[in-house]
Amino acid sequence: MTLPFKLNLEPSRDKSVLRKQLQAERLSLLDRHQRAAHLQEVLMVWLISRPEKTIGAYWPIKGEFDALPALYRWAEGHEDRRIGLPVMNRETKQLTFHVWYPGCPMEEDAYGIPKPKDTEAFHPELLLVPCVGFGPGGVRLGYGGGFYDRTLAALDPLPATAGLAYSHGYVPWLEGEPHDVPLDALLTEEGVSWQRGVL
Ligand SMILES: Nc1nc2c(c(=O)[nH]1)N(C=O)[C@@H](CNc1ccc(C(=O)N[C@@H](CCC(=O)O)C(=O)O)cc1)CN2
Ligand SMILES: Nc1ncnc2c1ncn2[C@@H]1O[C@H](COP(=O)(O)OP(=O)(O)OP(=O)(O)O)[C@@H](O)[C@H]1O
Repeated sequence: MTLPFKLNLEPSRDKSVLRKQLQAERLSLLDRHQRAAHLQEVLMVWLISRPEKTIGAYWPIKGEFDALPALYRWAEGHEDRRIGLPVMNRETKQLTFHVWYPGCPMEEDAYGIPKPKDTEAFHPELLLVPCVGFGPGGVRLGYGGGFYDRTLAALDPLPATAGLAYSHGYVPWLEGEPHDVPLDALLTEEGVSWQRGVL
């Protein structure tokens, strides 16, 4: 795909600098809306292959892909399908997932991210995880809070996980740290970039 504009920065080896670079690059993608439309399609098709009935998603911030329109369509007409959004626990630094539906009453969390107001919590069977960057084999770079890793370390049973990112976020040399829980799949606007067990 030809980019109308590219920052063309050499990805920094310093993770906190790399996070800032990738976030700035994502916000500067002039074709982000077109990429989002492609990723909606990729996600909808991928979900057809999935057996899970409950999905933990996220309210998009900082130029993240918005998965909610695709999820709303996934849930439409299926009484047993549930969508949840994360609610942060400030003490445990873990996320719990609370039912969301279009028009659901929302309130802001400590980071100013909207979260469902007073809806039921549940354990999602599938987690859609926003990525600032990603590497081979399901390695994920987030905002550095460690919320998803702590949540995944505590969730039992462990949900299946799919990272969502635009393809610019691929950093070939990115390696996981010992606490990093690798993702099971990674979807971008170009398709299923990687999936565990599929060569
Ligand atoms: N859309 C969305 N919702 C989400 C997450 C996410 O990655 N995306 N989270 C995934 O964990 C949790 C929120 N985690 C967050 C962690 C850090 C920052 C943040 O703005 N950090 C500052 C730096 C703060 C610091 O260094 O102290 C920044 O990036 O500028 C925001 C959300 C739950 N909800
Ligand atoms: N299971 C865990 N238990 C305790 N601390 C953890 C755990 N997982 C991660 N952390 C802490 O969180 C910090 C940030 O982790 P990391 O750099 O992987 O964040 P991230 O995955 O990029 O961020 P996020 O998940 O919030 O988007 C780590 O330095 C680590 O100390």
